[in-house]
Amino acid sequence: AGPTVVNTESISANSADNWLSYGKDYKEQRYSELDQINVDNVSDLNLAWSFDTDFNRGLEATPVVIDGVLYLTGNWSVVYALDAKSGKLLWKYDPKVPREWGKMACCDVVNRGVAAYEGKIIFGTLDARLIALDAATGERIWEVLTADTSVYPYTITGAPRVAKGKVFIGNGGAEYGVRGYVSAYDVNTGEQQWRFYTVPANPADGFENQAMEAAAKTWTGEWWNYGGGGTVWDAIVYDDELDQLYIGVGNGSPWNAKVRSPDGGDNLYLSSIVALNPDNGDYLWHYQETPAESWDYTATQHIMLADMAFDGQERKVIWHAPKNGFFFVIDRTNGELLSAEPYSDVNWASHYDLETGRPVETKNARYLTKAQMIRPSSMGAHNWQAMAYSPQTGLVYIPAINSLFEYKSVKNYLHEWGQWNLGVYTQQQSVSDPILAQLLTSKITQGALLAWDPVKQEAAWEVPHKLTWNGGLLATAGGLVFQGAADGDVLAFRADNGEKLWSFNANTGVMAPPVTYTVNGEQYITILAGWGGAFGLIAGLEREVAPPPSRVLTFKLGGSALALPANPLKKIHEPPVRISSDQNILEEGRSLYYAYCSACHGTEVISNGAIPDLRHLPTAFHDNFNAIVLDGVMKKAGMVGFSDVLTEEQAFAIHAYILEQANIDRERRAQSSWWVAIKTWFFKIVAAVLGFAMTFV
Ligand SMILES: O=C(O)c1cc(C(=O)O)c2c(n1)C(=O)C(=O)c1cc(C(=O)O)[nH]c1-2
Ligand SMILES: [Ca+2]
Repeated sequence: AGPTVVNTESISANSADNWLSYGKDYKEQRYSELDQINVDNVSDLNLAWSFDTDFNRGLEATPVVIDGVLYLTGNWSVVYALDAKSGKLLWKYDPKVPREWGKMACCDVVNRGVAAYEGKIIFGTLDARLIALDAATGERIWEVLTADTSVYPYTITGAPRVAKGKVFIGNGGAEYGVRGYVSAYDVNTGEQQWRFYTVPANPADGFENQAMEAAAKTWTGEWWNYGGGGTVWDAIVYDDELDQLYIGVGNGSPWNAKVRSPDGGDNLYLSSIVALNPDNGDYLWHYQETPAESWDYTATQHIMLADMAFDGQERKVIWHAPKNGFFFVIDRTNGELLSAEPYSDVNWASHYDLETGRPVETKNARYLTKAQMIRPSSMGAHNWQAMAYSPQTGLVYIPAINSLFEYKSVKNYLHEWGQWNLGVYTQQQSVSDPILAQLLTSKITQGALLAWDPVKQEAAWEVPHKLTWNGGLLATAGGLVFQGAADGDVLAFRADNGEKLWSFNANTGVMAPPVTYTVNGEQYITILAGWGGAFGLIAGLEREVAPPPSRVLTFKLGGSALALPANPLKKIHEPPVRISSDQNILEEGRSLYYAYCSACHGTEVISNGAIPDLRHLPTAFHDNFNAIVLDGVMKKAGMVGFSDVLTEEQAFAIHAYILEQANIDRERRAQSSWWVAIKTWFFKIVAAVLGFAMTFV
């Protein structure tokens, strides 16, 4: 056979030897017919090669594989083309994203991958450009700016999709205040073909189309001043049977519906799946999963297409496990809700009314008068980590999360350009001891590999993981399911019962979904290993070693590459003494830290190690605190200044809080080891009791 041409027909045909598009084929089932690696021999699977990327932040990409070449994206939207057999770098393209823009990404400087079409490799950049490269050489063919980033701080982290000569791309930014949309571009020229906004603008300026006019009736107040949200930051799926394009629409901006749309309304098309005509972007139908979304419950999660029997009838359906914790079966011919059942612990809604298609909310879901503990958290019961489906078992595999979050309305909402604008406090109740805090986090948020039966709408089995934020999935005809885990293990399970058959330690948390393909008839598995993303940044985990470079790992039967090198111990600088013991100042510092710093530098000032841990920086950082934090002298390294939103007094309060945490950490490290051991045992019991109590929330 000659070289593979990637186009609508070949993506539909879905050859087992290649991995031609993000979700493998247009159904995005992430199932491979390859069975050389199978339940009987997977114990012989070993590393064939590894490739270090240039950075150590989170990796989320699904590589596209064409005739033995891997095309993938790393941090800062850098594209790599690698020989799939040897791991040799064929070319690299760096779009030179300004590091200052990293701050506009809510959830790390990540990218979920490229699209391939007729000799081109197309990808989005963090600063909202769409670029097409020559697949053979990595030379740029065209580049367009997909968003006016001077109006709203847009970012792109998602992989584009291609069909019928068009590239489809959305963007992110609904934590900051943007107006979401998806656009189509000509794959040969980069010329814009159409754009569909997901939320209406100010009605006084007129409507782009009837869908916007209809949507505007479901909003109140002056939402356009805040953008409204509804970003299409992940799932965009072309249905080659029905010739429709489905987009998963994100959360409201700000999160708090009461701030955004004070007199109520469903706020279409937030948290909805919307079907569009791929040729012109015309609205076809929608189904809103979370009306008046108020918890960052995006519907952007993986949209999987399937055919299934429902009530004795063959139906074309969408399977969807969005953040809100319910597994949806939706008729994809018209958007009718067929079924919705909880796949995780949920307390914001009791069930869905199938007559109306609407959730029945619980009385405390809306945190109107006081703070409420809500399940799932803003992290979702499932996030961007891809699911997989095996026709052998009939099961959908979900990288599931069980978690809760305390939602509390901000007192006086103030919209600040380029900052997180949630209308909800991000800080949670403080736990005085860092050991207890870490133990509690692991008790109240958990991750699992969940095998879900979409026909019975119930769990078939579940394998708990050690940590919360685990990787996307791959199912194969070898009877296997592959997954990377937050603790660094790459794992293979039996697809029928979840028995663990194989594991490999990657020395860093793994989030990206694996792919499989052949080169010269031999089957390979590739997965990207690099810790970060939303939870990977926010939930700092104390670790003694520095994070390694984020890597591409490729496995084959009998692979013989050396094990990965151990990482160097982390250098810890002793902090200067505290600068304040005034409880009011420390409280203010904590609250400001959570508003402006924690999304990158981590909860309780514990970072993930790839972003500087502010407790362990050299004295020069503390001596130049205002120059860095207010004036932005380190902006070229990604640390922008905050003088537009913080006063010197406020910066002092943040500094005081950081030094408080740094000195608590120093004192803890100075404690004798037997005392720490006793305390840890005691806290384990406390955490277990509190964790158990929390399961009743
Ligand atoms: O509302 C948005 O525009 C938006 C964008 C993104 C993104 O682009 O990565 C995420 C989210 N929201 C989000 O809510 C979320 O949980 C999330 C996790 C991640 C990640 O890469 O780990 N991105 C995003
Ligand atoms: Ca969001």
